[in-house]
Amino acid sequence: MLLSVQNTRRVAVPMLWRHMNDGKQRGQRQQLNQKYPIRTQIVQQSTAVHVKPPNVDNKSYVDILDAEWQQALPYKAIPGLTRFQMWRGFMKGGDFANLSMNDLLLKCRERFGDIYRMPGIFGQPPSIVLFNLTDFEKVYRTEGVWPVRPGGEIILHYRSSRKDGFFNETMGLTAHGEDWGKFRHAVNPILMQPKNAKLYMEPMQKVNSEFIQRIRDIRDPVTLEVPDNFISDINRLSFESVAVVALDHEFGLIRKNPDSKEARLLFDSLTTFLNALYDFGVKPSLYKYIKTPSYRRFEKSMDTIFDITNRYANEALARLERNPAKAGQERSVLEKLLKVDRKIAIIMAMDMLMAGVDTTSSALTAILLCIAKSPQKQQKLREELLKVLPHKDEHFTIENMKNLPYLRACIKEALRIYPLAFGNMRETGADLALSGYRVAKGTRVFMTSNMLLNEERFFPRAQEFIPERWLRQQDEAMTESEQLMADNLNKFIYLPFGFGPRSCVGKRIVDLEMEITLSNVVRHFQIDFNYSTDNAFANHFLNVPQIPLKFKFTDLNY
Ligand code: HEM
Repeated sequence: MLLSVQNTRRVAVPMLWRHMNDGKQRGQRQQLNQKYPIRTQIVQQSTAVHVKPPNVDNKSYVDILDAEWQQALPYKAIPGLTRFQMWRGFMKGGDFANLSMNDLLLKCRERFGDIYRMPGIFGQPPSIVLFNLTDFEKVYRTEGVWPVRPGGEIILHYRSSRKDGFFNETMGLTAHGEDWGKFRHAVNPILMQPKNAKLYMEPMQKVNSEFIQRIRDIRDPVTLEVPDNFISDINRLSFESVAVVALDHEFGLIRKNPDSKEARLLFDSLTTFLNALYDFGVKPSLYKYIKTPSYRRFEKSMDTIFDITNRYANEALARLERNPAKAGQERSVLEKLLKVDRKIAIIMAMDMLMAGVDTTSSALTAILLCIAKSPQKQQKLREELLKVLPHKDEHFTIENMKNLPYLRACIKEALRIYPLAFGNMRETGADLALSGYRVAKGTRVFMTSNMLLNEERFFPRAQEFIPERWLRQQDEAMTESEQLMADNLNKFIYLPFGFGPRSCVGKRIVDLEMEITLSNVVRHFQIDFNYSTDNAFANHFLNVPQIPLKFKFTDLNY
């Protein structure tokens, strides 16, 4: 992806000029430049710019960043909360005490604007919150070959304090620096290669057929609606779909064994783990110094996730060792990982379950809600699917799934309407001028890209589910009033799976899972949702469904 010359000039530079033309600030800047002479740091770090840099007036990207740095205002001039305001705000009765993470970020945006500081307290590092697209772009482009995504410190804390030293050799994909780099290098060829997707095709379709049957089992025979707690079935589908890849095993949680106590325990533990990411990653917490009751709850949930996944991973590995793939037979993902290293295989299975189950459930819920509330789009999708697969029970193959643009557009649009989180985080990989302020290398930044996805200036008719906005034809022959995407929209606004070498390692798996599930449900049923979708998702670190998901599934006869 390349930064367009137009974008650099139109957005970043005017902001800088605005500051430069202010006399007082110009004086401040001159003083600053005397104190900190021209920085060579960015130039020395030019290898950190891992995507092809733009060339504006023959200046390299590094030169541009360096020039911006020299003009920028000091870090301390960034508006934001004081330590006391932050601490007080989260205390009982404080301004932020009962706010979700997104509401906290928005409330501070109203107060301080599109860039602000959040101080670090109780051993947490300070952070900068960004709402500006050109800033996201700079952060990503300079993140380096081992990008640091903060927020997982609590997992690292747990893993490094385990008494059995299980994670001594590697912390898996929660790690940073070289440890992360080596781990990711080992698993990428197995998890990220498109051709390996065919390995999951069959088991995922099997799991999915069970899900279709489960819908028929549990829906009310008269109203054809599924029960309030349908999310638990979606969770089971997500778990099974990730588990067939991560653990090479079908647990039968969808139909054969839906009330498994162990599954319940695992799902509850995953929920506790997710909530902890906000409670310990953003809110002030003393967990680094004392084991608070909420930290103990988190620790217990991590122990549970560890014990269950470790046991199943070991069982799966023993099975594979007893029955290895025969010559010419394609090895499973787990078997391939096992060939690399036994511990990598086990830790990767844990990381996949921790990162892959709730995310997939929220995404599937988002997709079903959007499609159920848009009968015409649903019918259009069905027609596309029926052209490729005229019979309901015909199986998908990599080949026949290639040409389904409307299916992919529906999924993209659903993740725009209901993104999974506020955006993404990084530690800056270089000294950067962000929104005209100096932000030094190694600063923790929140990039709120997903919170901009519902803004009309970027996506006209933003509240409407319009998959067509992602189809290429829409650009052609469209008048301005018909446009569904802002002109020259910066690519860094829509990154549901993150960016660069640190982007989601489960993307191939979840793409396939979402495509198979949506296609299957739409091929078998007319889907309706006869209730309000207001506040459909509760926001912690991740957005999770919070309304009863009483979808109505009517069988289609063709
Ligand atoms: C719709 C579902 C999902 C979404 C939207 C999603 C999104 C993301 C995002 C935004 C990141 C951070 C990327 C970055 O920092 O640039 C991430 C990381 C990650 N995801 Fe996913 N994810 C999904 C499903 C999955 C699944 C099914 C798995 C496992 C099979 C998975 C495994 C991971 C792992 C292990 C990481 C950490 C990667 C690293 O730090 O190297 N995700 N995901």
